[in-house]
Amino acid sequence: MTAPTAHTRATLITGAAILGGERRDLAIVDGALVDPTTIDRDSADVVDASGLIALPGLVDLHTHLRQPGGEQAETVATGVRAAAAGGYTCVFAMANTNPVADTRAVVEQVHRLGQEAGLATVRPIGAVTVGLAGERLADMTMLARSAARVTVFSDDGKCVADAELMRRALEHAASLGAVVAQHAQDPDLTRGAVMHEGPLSAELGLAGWPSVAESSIVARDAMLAELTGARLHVCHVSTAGTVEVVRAAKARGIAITAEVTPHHLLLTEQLVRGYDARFKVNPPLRTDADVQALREALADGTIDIVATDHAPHAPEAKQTAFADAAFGMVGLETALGAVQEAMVETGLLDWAGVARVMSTAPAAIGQEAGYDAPLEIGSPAHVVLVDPAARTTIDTGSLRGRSANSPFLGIELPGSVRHVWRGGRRTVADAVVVEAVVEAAVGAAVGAAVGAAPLEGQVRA
Ligand SMILES: NC(=O)N[C@@H](CC(=O)O)C(=O)O
Ligand SMILES: [Zn+2]
Ligand SMILES: [Zn+2]
Repeated sequence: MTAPTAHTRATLITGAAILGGERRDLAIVDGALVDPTTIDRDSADVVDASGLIALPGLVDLHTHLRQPGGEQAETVATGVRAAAAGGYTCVFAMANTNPVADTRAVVEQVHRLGQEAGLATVRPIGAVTVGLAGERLADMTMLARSAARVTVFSDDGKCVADAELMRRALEHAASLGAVVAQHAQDPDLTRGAVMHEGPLSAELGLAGWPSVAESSIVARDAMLAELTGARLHVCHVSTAGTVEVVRAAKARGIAITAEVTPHHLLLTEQLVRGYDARFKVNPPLRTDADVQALREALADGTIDIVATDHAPHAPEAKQTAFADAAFGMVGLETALGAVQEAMVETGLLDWAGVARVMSTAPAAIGQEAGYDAPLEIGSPAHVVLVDPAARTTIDTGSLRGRSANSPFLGIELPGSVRHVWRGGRRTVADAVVVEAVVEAAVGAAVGAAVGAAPLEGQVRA
């Protein structure tokens, strides 16, 4: 036992609907959730959460933070600010940086920058192949054993197209207890492709990206996962055909998990009609039928998680002809609202389901500890309070990262992230990101469960 004087002041959250269900109080002491009846209510910091829903801190398995090398679009510090604003307490940073995250130096740098920024845990993803070049395997063992503790490997942005290399990557990952996250895109079927292939791409005169270029790679990889006994994760599933493949693979007992992005749950290729490059993303926006299949697959568990694929781009990369623009959309700040609209308001998922697909399950896939018992006493205090009745028209002011390439600008989304605690430390207060959250204090609170002196965060104007 630590001395009582070492404890931080308790926080008492009153009246929140826990995971959208029963209303009960939550109490935070020394970074952990404790029994609210055991704290001194008079000295506690009280947050009235009536009308709000309490969710666990969100975990994003697929974020592009752009550092090193793409700092004009995003840095680790600006990316975690966007993450906190969206209710995320942990993000996995994709490896397609410059230089690529295929060395100990890069993964440890990204991890350390995350600790310094303090607003969310940053878990670097390691490259599968050196330089994402698809030719030879990166030193996955070294990345896994680095201080950054890599548990997810991905060449995202590029497909590991070579089947032999993918087989070796899966074997290697299995020996490390890690998972390979595949960007499933057959390069031979998608040369020059910029939008979904179908009647609309013909009408618009844009090169099409056929659905089969995704589902065929997922089918191959599922069989390789079966052969190797490895865990395979499928990035950004976008088609009804891929859903069928994943469903069949799961029925065979193959260790496959899959993610869907908020934009693929809500938007269709029809948005490309205006040739606005904000709607250019990889994989592309698809059809109504695909959106419906993705929603049903997320509801029935065929698709395990929602991941943002937050892909910030500087204005120059998007202010160009559609065919020449960069692929990608930002998504951290709008993910929860998009999921509320696509899944909760349609009756497909309740809030406990949202907590599962946006926190518990992604943490499990990425082996991030502390998320397996959401909002339960004894767990680290990763807490999000959401106002489900709010409606917000998204504008650049809603976006807290460095880039504004959001498909939702000018669009109203439901819900609002009001407050966030990560390991008991406030990262968002009244919908405003609290800057200067110091990692050392959070680390002490989460890791050792002993009190650190509370540092007053500054509220960003
Ligand atoms: N999704 C995208 O359209 N772009 C991503 C790469 C990727 O996720 O494949 C990016 O890094 O910009
Ligand atoms: Zn990708
Ligand atoms: Zn991506």
